[in-house]
Amino acid sequence: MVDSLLSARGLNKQFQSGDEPVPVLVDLSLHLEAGESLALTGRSGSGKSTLLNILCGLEKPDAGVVQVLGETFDTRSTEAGSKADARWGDLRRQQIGVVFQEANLMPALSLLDNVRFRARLAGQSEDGCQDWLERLGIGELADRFPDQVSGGQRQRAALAMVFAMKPALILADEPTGSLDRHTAEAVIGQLFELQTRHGCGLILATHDPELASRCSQHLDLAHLPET
Ligand SMILES: Nc1ncnc2c1ncn2[C@@H]1O[C@H](COP(=O)(O)OP(=O)(O)OP(=O)(O)O)[C@@H](O)[C@H]1O
Repeated sequence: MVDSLLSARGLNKQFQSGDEPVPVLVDLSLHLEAGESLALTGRSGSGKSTLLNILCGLEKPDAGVVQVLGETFDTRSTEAGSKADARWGDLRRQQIGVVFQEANLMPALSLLDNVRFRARLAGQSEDGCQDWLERLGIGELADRFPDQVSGGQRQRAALAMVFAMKPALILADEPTGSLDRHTAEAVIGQLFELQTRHGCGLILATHDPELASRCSQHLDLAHLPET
């Protein structure tokens, strides 16, 4: 049997606010095949970032199972946490490209070297790295360091890093949040083009209904209790 790209079942997550438990995800399940895209929507605080963090191993659910790219992570497993962390680390290095609201660039490297570093880490060629920066409209900033460019330019560099690693799955948390409408449309165009061309999976957290409508699936977290 061929595994699906990503499957999550029965995810539960709550945080504490003082003595009060704050439920964020309640018995949540989702399924994504290669080549599919999923829009995650819901009001601010509904759990979109928490879910993305769980789907790439940066946050642990209180209960539930995540199966991704042939690996299974089950909260009922007796596997040592450090082993599971190592498996998640390998997936994020090689196969899961993550774009967060805060671009996670290395401050001591130029934008181009950040993209090259990411490509190398994923075992990909560095040849197309400058090209990715060009396609995202920041080619002329390749030699600048992250603190010498704007937040939106950093966000585009973070996308270039993900494109250069040619991941099987992209998780993007409001990837155009700091961009003007025109630039955002160009960047989203690149994201969907890459997703179609490489047949990778894409999960996109967004507040933009138009953007959500372009995805093949839609999961709205708005029904969860107000926190
Ligand atoms: N480490 C944490 N400790 C306690 N509460 C947390 C923690 N991380 C998130 N939360 C809470 O969990 C809820 C979900 O947060 P999350 O960031 O997932 O929402 P979101 O839907 O991504 O919001 P936004 O659209 O504003 O980015 C919020 O109420 C938030 O305050």
